[in-house]
Amino acid sequence: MITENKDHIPPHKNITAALVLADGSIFWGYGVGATDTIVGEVCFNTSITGYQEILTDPSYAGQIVTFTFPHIGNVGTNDQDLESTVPAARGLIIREDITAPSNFRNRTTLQNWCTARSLVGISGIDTRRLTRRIREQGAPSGVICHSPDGTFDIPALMKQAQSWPGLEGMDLAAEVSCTETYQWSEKRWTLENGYQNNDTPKAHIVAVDYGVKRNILRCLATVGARITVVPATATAEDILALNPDGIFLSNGPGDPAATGEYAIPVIRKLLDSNIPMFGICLGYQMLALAIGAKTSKMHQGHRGANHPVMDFNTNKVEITSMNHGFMVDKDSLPDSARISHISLFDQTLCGFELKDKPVFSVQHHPEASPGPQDSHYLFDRFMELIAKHA
Ligand SMILES: NC(=O)CC[C@H](N)C(=O)O
Repeated sequence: MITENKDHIPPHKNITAALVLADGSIFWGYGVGATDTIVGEVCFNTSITGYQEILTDPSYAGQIVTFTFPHIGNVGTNDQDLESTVPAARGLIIREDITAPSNFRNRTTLQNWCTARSLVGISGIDTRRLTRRIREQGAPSGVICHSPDGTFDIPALMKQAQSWPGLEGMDLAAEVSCTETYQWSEKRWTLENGYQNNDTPKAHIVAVDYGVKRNILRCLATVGARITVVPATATAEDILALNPDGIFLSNGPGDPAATGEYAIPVIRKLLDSNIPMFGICLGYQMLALAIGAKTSKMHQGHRGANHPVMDFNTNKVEITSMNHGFMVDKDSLPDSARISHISLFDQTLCGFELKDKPVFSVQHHPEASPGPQDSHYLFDRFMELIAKHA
C-alpha cells in the first residue's frame, strides 16, 4: 500500500493506476477492471458485504465508491445479485488486491466482471485515510486512471477532476431510467428456490423508475403486487391511465432538486389523485420537494448497512441500509406532513407521512440489497394502506 502524495512520478514501476482528487492529491495503486479514465464524486460505503449490489445500484451514477471494508471481491460475482443493467457506479476504490473468489455462487472474478461492465477501479489504496479525508472535507471530485503501462498525465487528470461540475444541480435520474414501460413479477431470492414469480397479485402498483433497484420491485412483488414500471418522464395522465391501486416513487442518482422540471409537477398531480403513494430515497426527496419542503447536499452522505433509524409509529429502532448524499431539511417540512423516521446517527430526517393523504416515504433503503432486512415491514405497510383505500 502506498499512501497519498503530491509527487507526479509513480513511486515504483508496478504502479498501474492513479486516483487524483480535485485538490491535487494523488493516490497511487493498481488498476482493476477496464483500462480507462473515469471522473466522478468520490464517496465511501461502510458495508461489509454486497459489493456487487452496490456497484450496480443506479443511485451511484456519477459516483466512485470507496469500500471501507478491506476485502472486496473475495466471493466473486454472479448473475443474480445485480440491481440493474443500466450504468450505475462509475468506479471503485479498494484496499486489498482482489483474491481468487471463494463462494459456491461465484461465476466470474470481480476483476473480469468490472472489465466486462467497463468499470474502472484501483486497489492498494489507504481507504481509511481517504475516508477520513472525506469525513473531514466532504466528498471530492476525483479521477481514476487505469494505465497498464504505468504512464500518467497527472496535470491533465487533475484538470479533469477540477472541471467536473459535481453532483449538486446534476440530474442523472432521466439518464438511468428505463425508456419503455414494462411489467415486473419476480419476487425476492431465496436459497432454496432462487427467484420465483408472484402469480397471484393482490394489487397493481405503478413504479416510476428514476433508477430503480431490482430488489425494490422484488420486495413489492413479494408482498403481493403486480408491478408496471414506467419511465421517469411518464406524465401523471400516463400513470393514472394504468389504473394503479398504488404508486411507487423509486430511488435514483443525482440531485433531487434537478428533477424539478419533469418529476415534481407530475408528483404534485399524482398527489391530487389521492391514490396511496410510497417513495424511497430519491423518490422520498422528490415527494418532499413536491409538497414544498427543501433538500440540500450533505457533507459526506450516508452509505452503509448499519444505520440506525427510529420509526415513530412503533417506537422501534431498525438497522438500515443507506445510500444518499442529499437530504430533506427537517425544518422545511410543511404542516401537512408528519415526521415518521429519524436517523439515530445524526438526527437527520429519514421519513415522513402526509396527514391528509395515504402517502408515506423513507430516506433509507428498506429493500436492503445489501444490508439488514429490518425495514421490510414498510412494503407490508404500503400494501395495508392500499387495501384500506381500495
Ligand atoms: N439512493 C438514492 O435514491 C439516492 C438519492 C440521491 N441521489 C442522493 O444521493 O441523496
